[in-house]
Amino acid sequence: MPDASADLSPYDVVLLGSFGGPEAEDEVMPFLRRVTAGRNIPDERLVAVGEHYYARGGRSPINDLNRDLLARLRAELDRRGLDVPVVWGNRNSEPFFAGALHEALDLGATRVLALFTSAYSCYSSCRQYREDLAGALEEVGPAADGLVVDKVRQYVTHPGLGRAWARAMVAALRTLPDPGSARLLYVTHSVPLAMDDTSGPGDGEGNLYTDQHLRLAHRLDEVVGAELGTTLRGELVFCSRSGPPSQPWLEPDVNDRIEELAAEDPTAPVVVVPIGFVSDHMEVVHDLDTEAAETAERVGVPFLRVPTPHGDDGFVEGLVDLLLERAAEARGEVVVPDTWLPGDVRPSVCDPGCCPNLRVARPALCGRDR
Ligand SMILES: CC1=C(CCC(=O)O)c2cc3nc(cc4[nH]c(cc5[nH]c(cc1n2)c(C)c5CCC(=O)O)c(CCC(=O)O)c4C)C(CCC(=O)O)=C3C
Ligand SMILES: [Fe+2]
Repeated sequence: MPDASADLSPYDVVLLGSFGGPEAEDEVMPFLRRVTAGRNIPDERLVAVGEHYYARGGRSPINDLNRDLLARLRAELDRRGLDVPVVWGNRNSEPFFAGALHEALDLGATRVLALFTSAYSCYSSCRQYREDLAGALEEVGPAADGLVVDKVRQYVTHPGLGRAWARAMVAALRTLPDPGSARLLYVTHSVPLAMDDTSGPGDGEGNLYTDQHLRLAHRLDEVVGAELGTTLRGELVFCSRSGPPSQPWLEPDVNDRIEELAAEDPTAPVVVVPIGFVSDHMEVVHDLDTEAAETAERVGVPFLRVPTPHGDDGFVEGLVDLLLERAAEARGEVVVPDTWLPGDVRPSVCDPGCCPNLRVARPALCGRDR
């Protein structure tokens, strides 16, 4: 049933933007070199991460997951009578952002609305996407003159995401004989401390990346605990640390924490909730389902990993709600952002200097400082 109030104008094309990943063995090293160019990542780390990909025939799950997300977004847009085309582009692998912008222009785009598969605020999760979009627009050249690209706000606070996590947690915890005995580890991607310290509006507050995760984690404790009739108190831990050993990154590592918890009580199950990720890409299937699961097995503690929101229809509905919210804002309507968490909701037009690039100044789209 088409929703009469559904209107994505002034946007004429939606761009699903993601990280990208290799799909064949010979794409692994070029992908890794692209991701780490100029970022001072030791060669040993690249070789080790390459092995995670080769163990799966050189194919990351991420692109197939995004093809699926694209189809599910299409179906949800159609259900609401929204016929706007959706194109897909990645930062680090085919189809690249520039190709997606070409495709949008061929479809007659004048104003594109970007939606990233990354819900949080920090340089890696937000500004780097905006910079790469600016680079892609530059690459397209004069054909893109006058093309406007906006983005949806970082959506960690949106109920579509939060409720999907809550549903998945309730279902997973109900499989345990005593859900209240679970040791909950909310997991996200580690980043350099300097990146977390500078994440946020750029007024010196910082630490928005960890703060957003902690707020979601506390809310999930409450909502899921209430649903199950128990008290939950999870903690935030990190995976996928990269960079040289001399550079401090967010800790504790999920594996170290599993070892400590097993030493405290080997009978209490460890339940891993990868709130930093919306789908089961390499960090989830390797760093958690393989590595962290092996750590748990080695120290003899029961291990459960909660599914990511990707497969949850409410999550996809929430993404379409976010597109509609952004379109209403662009039309100048008064918009009250739908939020599930106390505290700050990020603006859809980023602040000057927010989540800064600490290496080189690069132009970025979707911000007030464009
Ligand atoms: C915050 C964050 C997210 C979440 C936000 C988002 O989703 O964007 C994320 C996602 C992802 N990261 C991914 C892959 C990689 N990340 C790397 C390296 C790094 N990630 C960083 C941060 C993040 N990364 C950082 C600070 C580095 C160090 C280099 C640098 O400063 O930029 C490296 C290099 C090797 C290594 O050292 O691990 C790889 C291969 C994939 C694809 C997985 C697949 O193939 O399925 C995805 C979704
Ligand atoms: Fe990463």
